[in-house]
Amino acid sequence: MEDVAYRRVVLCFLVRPGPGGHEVLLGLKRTGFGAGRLVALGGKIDGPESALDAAVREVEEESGIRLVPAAVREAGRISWSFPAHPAWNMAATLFTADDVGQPPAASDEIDPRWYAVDDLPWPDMWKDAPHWIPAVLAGRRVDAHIVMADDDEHVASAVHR
Ligand SMILES: Nc1[nH]c(=O)nc2c1ncn2[C@H]1C[C@H](O)[C@@H](COP(=O)(O)OP(=O)(O)OP(=O)(O)O)O1
Repeated sequence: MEDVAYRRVVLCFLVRPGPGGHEVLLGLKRTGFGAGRLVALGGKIDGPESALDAAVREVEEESGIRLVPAAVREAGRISWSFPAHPAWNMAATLFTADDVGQPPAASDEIDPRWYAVDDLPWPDMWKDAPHWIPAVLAGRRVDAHIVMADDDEHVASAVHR
């Protein structure tokens, strides 16, 4: 990684069994960074809180779903470098959790819905998503670094460490 600061964020993938296979809770981001894209629930780690606490907090803020920290599993890490906008660089701790049966509620920031894992709407997501989300959803640990192209949209390189 380059010698620039990476903002610490978390992403949490809730999963549940569905009639046609597993489903994952993703949200259409309405505001802020990545608005218009379908993303996993998550956001910035606040000051001294742990990544796990941030994941539990962000899931509740963005969907109303209350998770018990002990039921949230760490799933690895991913970082994104935006060479054209280094201030956007982020390093995410990844988590997965089983659904707790509480219906997701939309907020001003994000509209969360369940999607079939085997039929994800990739064009609606970040272009790097196919490089790492399938592994997370297959239960494998991810440790990846993505360098975005200068358009901040396409993937220049994806390295699995
Ligand atoms: N290339 C990329 N691919 C991806 O799948 N997710 C990315 C990504 N680059 C950033 N993200 C995610 C990580 C992070 O959870 C999110 C942006 O962080 P935030 O949700 O905190 O942003 P906001 O600007 O909405 O923050 P607030 O308005 O302070 O809530 O975007």
